[in-house]
Amino acid sequence: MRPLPCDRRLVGQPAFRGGAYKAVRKWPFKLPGRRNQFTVQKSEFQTPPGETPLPSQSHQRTSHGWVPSPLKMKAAMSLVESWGIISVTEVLLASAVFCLTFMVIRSFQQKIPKGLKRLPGPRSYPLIGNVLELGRSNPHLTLAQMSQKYGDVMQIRIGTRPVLVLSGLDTIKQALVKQGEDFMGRPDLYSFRHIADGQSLTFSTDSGEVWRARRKLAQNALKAFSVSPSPNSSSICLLEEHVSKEADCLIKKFLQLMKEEKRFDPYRYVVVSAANVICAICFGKHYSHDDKEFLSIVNASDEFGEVAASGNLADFIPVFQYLPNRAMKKFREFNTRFLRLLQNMVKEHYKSFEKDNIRDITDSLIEQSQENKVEANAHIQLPKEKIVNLVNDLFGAGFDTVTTALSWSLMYLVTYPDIQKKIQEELDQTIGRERRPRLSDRPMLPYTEAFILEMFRHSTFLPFTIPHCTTKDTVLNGYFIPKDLCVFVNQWQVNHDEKLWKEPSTFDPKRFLSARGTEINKVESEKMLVFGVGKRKCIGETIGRWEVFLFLTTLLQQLEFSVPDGEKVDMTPQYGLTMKHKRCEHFQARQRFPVQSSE
Ligand code: HEM
Repeated sequence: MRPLPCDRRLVGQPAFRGGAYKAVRKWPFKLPGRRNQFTVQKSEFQTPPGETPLPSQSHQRTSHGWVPSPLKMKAAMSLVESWGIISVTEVLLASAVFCLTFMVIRSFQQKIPKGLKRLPGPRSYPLIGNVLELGRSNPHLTLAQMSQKYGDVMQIRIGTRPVLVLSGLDTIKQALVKQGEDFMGRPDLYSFRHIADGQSLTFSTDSGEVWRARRKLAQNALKAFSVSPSPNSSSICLLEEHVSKEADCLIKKFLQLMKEEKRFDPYRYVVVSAANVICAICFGKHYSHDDKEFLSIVNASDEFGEVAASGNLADFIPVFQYLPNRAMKKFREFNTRFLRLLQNMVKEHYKSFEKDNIRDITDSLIEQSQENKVEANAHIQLPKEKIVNLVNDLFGAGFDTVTTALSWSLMYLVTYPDIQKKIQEELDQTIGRERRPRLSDRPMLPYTEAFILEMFRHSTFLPFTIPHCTTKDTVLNGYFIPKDLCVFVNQWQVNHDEKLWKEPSTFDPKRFLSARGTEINKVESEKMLVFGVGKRKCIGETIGRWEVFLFLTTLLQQLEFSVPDGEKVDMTPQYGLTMKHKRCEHFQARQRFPVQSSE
């Protein structure tokens, strides 16, 4: 900050002394044609240690607190004038312009209908809004803190865009479930326009009839290819078959890495396994852990998450859309490459499509589109290119989330070895060593289930849902909320709310168990928010939960994970659409016993 010019005579003047304030003499310097002056830095007008700042006689009390009295102000103004820097007329003119601008801005502000309240929130700066307070590293924490001051419904500004921030489980359920239609839109964000050519089920602004029909198609296809019985194995459904196969490959890979390198970075391999499950469901395809093209797509998804996170400035300050933006360029390249890969795969499916042999989700979508099977919306067509976009949505949403859940689980397991041991004891007692875990084992493994719930709650690696948008003018908790307002739903705040959870920062799976510890406490588990709620709720929730359960139980039945003695893993989350932990390259796995599969 530049030092304030200050006449020697001002020091000691009551208007500047302000009672307990004192000015400190600094170096002298000369302004051309003016008297000797010396500078006083703003920060030097401090209350001397131990003293409370007191209003002096030179101040008077107003609705804005203590301000210099008009007489003293006049004296100070004439001094300012005597420096020849600005005249009183100029000061008055500047004040008039300021007041006029302020009044014009106020007149553009939304009129609030009678009886309703204006949204509360922090003051924001022109152009940048509240970006400085929010920061880029932990906006979910800052907003959780702000909600303590402004409440569950508040408005901030990111750049030039006003954003409604929702916190508190009851308020979020009221908005997204009870008033679901009003809050189900997606905002028109610059980065979202680049996903799937703006045709994404998840990110496009469409929330009308076409979106509803496509969501139904995707749900039908997911159900068919996760729950339907597996024709070739004893698994109860195709999902179980695919996950068991992938988990076995992962175990082999970890053991091979232990033999060759004595340590490994689990994320690098978990991501391929999770991507392979969704690939099998979508295209009936499997890739090896070393397939270069597959790896490049899978790894580029991290950058997707970073840009798609609500921190992309171009989404909120339009001028950034026209400036060079490296992250955005990579994001666009990734989307184009990903879409091209999917287009090729869908083309292959069209070539070999047989009505009587539906092999995977892509086939199911082709069949549904040809037969117009979306009952309630039979008139809505699903052309070929839209099928690619739907597969894109399922593939993208389906592997990054599951990978992140699994890698956080492994981090918690090595950080809390006692918890890992307890899960393994439960697995040994319930399943034993002779067979693989199955989905039907879930009710018999309450501690394992409680661990997964606590991993979701404690990490809340999706701190916000995907941004929503209001579809019409509405009212929430007595506040007027205009149409087309971007909405952030703070899931992290709910999962760490002291009103809902005892010691929320402690990692303790037992909080999700009934008093006897023999089953999951339903009331507690329903408070946890990680898949969103209401009309935009995740359509892969069942698949996601099942995958995490099957991967973890299969891995933990056979392997014990650790890090070398004395080493700790870094659990600091790195902000993104899905928050990741720092990669850890010194994981170790020890085989507990060889499983003789009876299947
Ligand atoms: C642990 C795993 C998962 C988590 C934590 C998760 C979480 C979420 C969240 C928070 C949303 C946004 C909800 C909102 O905007 O209000 C979402 C949307 C979505 N998820 Fe998931 N998800 C997971 C797995 C999956 C899987 C496996 C699939 C598909 C195979 C999937 C497909 C989708 C789709 C298509 C949407 C967009 C729905 C819409 O906009 O209408 N998710 N998910």
